[in-house]
Amino acid sequence: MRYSGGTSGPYRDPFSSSSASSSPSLALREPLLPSPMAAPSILCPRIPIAPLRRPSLLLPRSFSAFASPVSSRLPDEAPKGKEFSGSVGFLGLGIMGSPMALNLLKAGCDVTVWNRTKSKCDHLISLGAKFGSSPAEVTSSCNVTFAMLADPGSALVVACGTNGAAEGMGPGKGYVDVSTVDGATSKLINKQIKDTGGSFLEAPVSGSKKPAEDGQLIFLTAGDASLYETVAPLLDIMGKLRFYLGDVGNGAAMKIVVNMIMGSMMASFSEGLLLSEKVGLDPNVLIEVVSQGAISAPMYSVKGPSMVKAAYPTAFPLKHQQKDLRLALGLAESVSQPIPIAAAANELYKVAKSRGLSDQDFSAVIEALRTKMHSSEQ
Ligand SMILES: NC(=O)C1=CN([C@@H]2O[C@H](COP(=O)(O)OP(=O)(O)OC[C@H]3O[C@@H](n4cnc5c(N)ncnc54)[C@H](OP(=O)(O)O)[C@@H]3O)[C@@H](O)[C@H]2O)C=CC1
Ligand SMILES: O=CC(=O)O
Repeated sequence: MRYSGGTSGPYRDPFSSSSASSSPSLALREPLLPSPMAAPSILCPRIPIAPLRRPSLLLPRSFSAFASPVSSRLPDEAPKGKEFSGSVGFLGLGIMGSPMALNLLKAGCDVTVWNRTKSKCDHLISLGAKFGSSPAEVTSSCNVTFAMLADPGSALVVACGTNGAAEGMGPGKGYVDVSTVDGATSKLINKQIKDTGGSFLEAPVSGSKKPAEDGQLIFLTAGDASLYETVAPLLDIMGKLRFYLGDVGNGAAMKIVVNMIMGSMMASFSEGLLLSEKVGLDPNVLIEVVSQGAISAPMYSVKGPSMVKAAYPTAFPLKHQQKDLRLALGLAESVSQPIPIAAAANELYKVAKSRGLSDQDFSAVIEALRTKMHSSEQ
């Protein structure tokens, strides 16, 4: 594993939130005939309103001590400052996809968007984005296409279904899936894209709604090294850091491990808040104590106060956090690694989902415990 390029600015809190369909059906396709693209050589100039141009940050050499043995291909550091020439597609305009596509647009890129629920494209179209009526139409008209979908099922159907992205791919084109999915799904998409002669990069992101708005995401990429270099300027518009981790599957695995840790941290924090309250302490003081010490994490100080008020404005939907824990359990199972803490946390998120909290922020997991504590009192 090697850190490859990237830019950075002052740390910003990732957790605060500011603030008719044309869906392909899942029918995996045989390899498609290559469809060479017309590559308009359009520079993607940066315009002043973009929140960009951060000083570059190179991690210290010692960082490579964490290099993973699975990392095989190490691309040259993508040149900084090099602009991307070409058109950019964006599939999936949810909480994350909308601000990511908006940042590309603000930076002057030629952007074509598609979303299953078409109305979510309207704002970007009003700001100058083009509209593609299907994922295939977007990929056939763009040099590179990003996809930010909910889960493995939607990532697969959008990439490989009827009228899916693969149908518009061909030699010289790139497909970058930034959704959080498991490695097996990513490898399936990689194969479908590669069979068309196109290139594939998985690039899930760490960071939530606010970092997406601020262009402060962290990309965990793996796959085609030359595509990584090609899209590096675009990643730098949307993010502050990027890692290249080698073969397809490694980016997915890294993202799943990170979110496994996050899901357990939030579950444990929820227990702490409720226990402090039960024994007569002020949970707001607990948040302050935690925030000042060695276990401090931005997530606690940002989400804690609203959790105390039982408010969960959605930045990272709870259903997606539970999906990530489910994927972590699958990943751990594949290598016979016990993850009992994450398994217990997963149960809690499942309870929260069953209480109708799927679309709330994942901090609403505390409600599952509140209910448990109330029922044990009866
Ligand atoms: N929110 C966050 O803080 C972060 C999320 N992520 C990950 O990013 C991904 C997207 O998250 P987020 O934007 O929050 O999620 P949202 O739920 O806001 O958006 C999901 C997107 O997927 C689309 N979609 C869902 N099902 C289908 C389908 N069957 N066919 C076509 N499109 C579909 C939705 O379309 P439609 O509008 O029609 O429903 C929407 O565009 C997830 O994998 C998540 O785990 C990663 C980092 C942070
Ligand atoms: O996937 C969620 C995040 O905050 O990162």
